[in-house]
Parts: sequence; structure tokens; C-alpha cells
Amino acid sequence: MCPHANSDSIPTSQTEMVAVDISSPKVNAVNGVNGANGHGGSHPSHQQRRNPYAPRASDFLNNVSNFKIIESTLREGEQFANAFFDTNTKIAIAKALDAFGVDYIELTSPAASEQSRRDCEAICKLGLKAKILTHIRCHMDDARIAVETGVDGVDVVIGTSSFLREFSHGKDMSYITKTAIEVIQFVKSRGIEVRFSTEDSFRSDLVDLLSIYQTVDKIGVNRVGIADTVGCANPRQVYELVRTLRGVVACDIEIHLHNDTGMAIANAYTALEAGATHIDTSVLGIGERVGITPLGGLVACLYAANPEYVKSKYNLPMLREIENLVAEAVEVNIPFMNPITGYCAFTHKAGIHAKAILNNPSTYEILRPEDFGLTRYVSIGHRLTGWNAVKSRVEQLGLTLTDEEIKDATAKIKELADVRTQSMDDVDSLLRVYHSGIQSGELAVGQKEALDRLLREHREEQHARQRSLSNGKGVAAAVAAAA
Ligand SMILES: CC(=O)SCCNC(=O)CCNC(=O)[C@H](O)C(C)(C)COP(=O)(O)OP(=O)(O)OC[C@H]1O[C@@H](n2cnc3c(N)ncnc32)[C@H](O)[C@@H]1OP(=O)(O)O
Ligand SMILES: O=C(O)CCC(=O)C(=O)O
Ligand SMILES: [Zn+2]
Repeated sequence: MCPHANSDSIPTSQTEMVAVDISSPKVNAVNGVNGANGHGGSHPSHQQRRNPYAPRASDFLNNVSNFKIIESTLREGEQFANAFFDTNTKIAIAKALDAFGVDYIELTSPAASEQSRRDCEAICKLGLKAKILTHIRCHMDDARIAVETGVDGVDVVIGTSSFLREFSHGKDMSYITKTAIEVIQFVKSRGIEVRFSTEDSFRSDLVDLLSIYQTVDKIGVNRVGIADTVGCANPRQVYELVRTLRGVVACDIEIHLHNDTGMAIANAYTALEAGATHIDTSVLGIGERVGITPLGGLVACLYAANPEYVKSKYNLPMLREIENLVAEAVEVNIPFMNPITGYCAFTHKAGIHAKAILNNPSTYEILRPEDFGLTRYVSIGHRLTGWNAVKSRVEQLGLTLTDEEIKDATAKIKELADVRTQSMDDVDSLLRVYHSGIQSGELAVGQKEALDRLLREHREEQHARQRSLSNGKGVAAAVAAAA
């Protein structure tokens, strides 16, 4: 079972880990989770004052708390090797993204296939709050088809690196500029948004880039786009290019970042710091090769910077549902280390962490699971556990033990966990046996042999009960068969 089941109950079916759910209001109250401890930052300005690394007033270009997401699961995401989205799946994904609150949804080119065109029209007719874009080559044939679909805007792209000019479309910069002007003016004449992007921007000549961006800005393009098509850029390069471009164009700046070297989230964050206004994402990052900036990872990163802004803009508890929807559609699992929704994103294990987390989750959490509709866990059935975590479980079970007794029981858990990880049931049984031994006077702190005997007796009793239960079932089955 995934530990993030959105429930207040203590999980019972985890086999690998004993986990204490510390999300219940009672425990929260006891540990002051909802108190004025700074966790999750209900007052970001206060947090920022205390954080020397927070954005400064002098970072006047910084858009970390003022950005738009262009969600491209239904365009870039369709380029993921496993992706095939039928019409209903596309509609379900578009509706879910809209309910989550993304600003734009980008769709595959209607020139790709007849069904792609029909799907684009169908999604435009849904009446979503998000603006619908489609993505085309810098070519009048594609533009003519795109403007007839009912989209709110068209994203136009063409390669500007020498690689793509030579081996993809074979056009030089003057042809590219001339065609870009023609396409942009045509789309604008239809009264819809238009964006112009250079593919493979980070391997393109800077003078070529700035020159074409300046030209399209002058003729009134809504946005220009930078694309790290091969995922070669690092944060410093992203910062420099966006910052330079910010000084050259007046229009909005979008950025599209591939994740070939694992930089896509960091690069997106840096782009916002440098003045980018729009970030392309896809759910789980799916796209060509290893894909682009993942929606969930970007949201985690931007939430960490300004939780109140991100909470007010997006329906965060929907993230898990959207990721499950897309993961199922493309037949992949959610990676265990996925930000927010990874299997153990909010599970704390080592005793030192557990103690501090129980006192104040801010000690080891930058994201509040509650804000994402998820649950925090402290895992205790292992040899790295500590008596503070065990004490929390003892209290959840409603048992009364002194600190000295809890430390004694913890030593036993560690001894057993040195052989194998203890399940939730194993730890609970041990604590109950320990407690009743103390209550009955059969056990005192440090009496290892007495504890071993009580545990042995408990196990034998359980086996006997199981045997009689299965015998009972056998008799019932025989009676039923005879009848
Ligand atoms: C980096 C990116 O992800 S960009 C977006 C990628 N998206 C897609 O490719 C959408 C899906 N693609 C398709 O369905 C098809 O490739 C189509 C319909 C776009 C074109 O199909 P075809 O006409 O059969 O051409 P094909 O795919 O073999 O080659 C691409 C053609 O577009 C040209 N081209 C490539 N990029 C561009 C561009 N940005 N602007 C204009 N023309 C371009 C190429 O020169 C080539 O033209 P050619 O037919 O004269 O050789
Ligand atoms: O249109 C864009 O900006 C990006 C196109 C694309 O997918 C890429 O270059 O990787
Ligand atoms: Zn891409």
C-alpha cells in the first residue's frame, strides 16, 4: 500500500515498514504542528525575512511568484515513447489539468493527423478555463490548419541551431525570419495569440537568436520561446540567456526545457529568476527521450519558494490524481523519488529525524503533505528507530508506559529489526505484550528473558488461534459441501 492514502487512520497493511501516521488532529495538536512554528509558511514574508537566500527586492526581474504554466502533456507528452492518447483520454487529461489550474494547455499539431485535428477541435469546444494552444512548424500550411481549429493561440517553432538548419529543415536565418513574420502576422490577423520559438536555442548563435526575437517582438508576437531541445543547458546558461533576452524584447518569455541531464526543474526555476514568464511542463515530465520539466516537480520547487502563491493558484491535492491518470495512460509507474507523490515523499525513517519531525515537521520537511492532500508518516519498525518515535506509537495505541519502559521496548524492536524489518503488526504486538507484561507485573525494565518468554507465548497463542480458525473453516466447508 502506498503510504499516501489520504486517510487519518493508522496504516495496517504495510509490510516493509512500520509507519506512524502523525497526521491525525490529536497528534498534530500534541506536537504543535498547526501552531506558530513556521512550518509551511503561512506568512511567507516572515519566512523570507528569516531566510538569507530568499529573493531580494533588488531581483526585480524575478518571476518566481508570478508565472504561468503551459502544460504540454497533450503535445510534448504525446511524443513520449509509450504515449497513445485516444480522444477520451485526451479530454480527461485536459479537464484534469484545467481543474488543477494550469494557465495553458498545449495540443499536438492538427497537421499531424486527421484525428489530431479532430481532437484539437473537440478540446477547444470543452469551454475550459485554461487557454488552448496548438503547436506547429513555422510554415503557412500548418498555420492555416491551426487557426481553423478554435484554439486560443498558436505556438510556432523552428530550429535555429546549425545542426537543425543543416540536417532538419535546411533553411537559413533570412528564410526563417521571413517565414516567421508571415506566419505570425497571419495568426495575429485571426485575433488569437501567437508565440514564436527557436528550437535548439542553446546551440544557436546568440546574435541570430536576439536578432530574430527582436524582429518578431516588433511585429507584435505575444511571446517568444527559448527551447533547450537537447537538454544541454545548465542553470547559469539559462539565467544568462533569459536575462539577456529580457533586455531585448518587451513581450512575454516562455521556456521549454528537456531533462536529459536532470536539470529541467532547476533550469525552469532559474529562468523565472531571470525574468521568464511562462514555463512548459508535462505530467511526470513525459516527452521526447526523458522528457521535459515535470509539472509536479516544478510545483514542488515553486511551492518551496512561495507556498501561499502556489496554493492560491493551483488545486494541489489534484496533483496525485492527474499523475495517476497520465501514468496509467502511458503505462508507467510513479517513480519512487518523485517530488510530492513518490512512494516515500513524506515518510521519515531515522530516529533523529523522527524525533524532530514529531516535535515540528518543519525540521525535515519543506513541503506540507496536507497541502497536497497527502499524509506524513514516521517509520519505526527498523534498526534505525529511536525511543521518541516508539513513544509516539505507544501513545497512538493508547498504552501507558514510562520513558524508561519505552526505551527498553525500543531496544527489543532494534534487536528484532537487526534480523529483519518489523511490520506494523509486529511492532504493535510487541508493544502490547510489553505493556500487558508491565501491567501484570510479569515484566520489569531490563528483564530480557521474561520479555522473550512473553513474546514466545504470544506467538504460540496466535498460531493456535489461527489453526483453530482454519480448522473451523474446513469444517464449515465440509458441512456446506455435504449439504
Ligand atoms: C522539438 C520538437 O518536438 S518540435 C515538434 C515536433 N512535433 C512533431 O513532429 C509533430 C508530429 N509530426 C508529424 O506528424 C509530422 O512530422 C508532420 C506532419 C509535422 C510533417 O510530416 P512530413 O511532411 O511527413 O515530414 P517529416 O516529418 O518527414 O519531416 C519534417 C518536415 O518538416 C520540415 N520541418 C521540420 N521542422 C520544421 C519547422 N520547425 N518549421 C518548418 N518546417 C520544418 C522538415 O524540413 C521536413 O520537411 P520536408 O518534408 O520538406 O523534408
Ligand atoms: O516550441 C517550443 O518552444 C519547443 C519545441 C520542443 O519541443 C523542443 O524544442 O524540444
Ligand atoms: Zn520538447
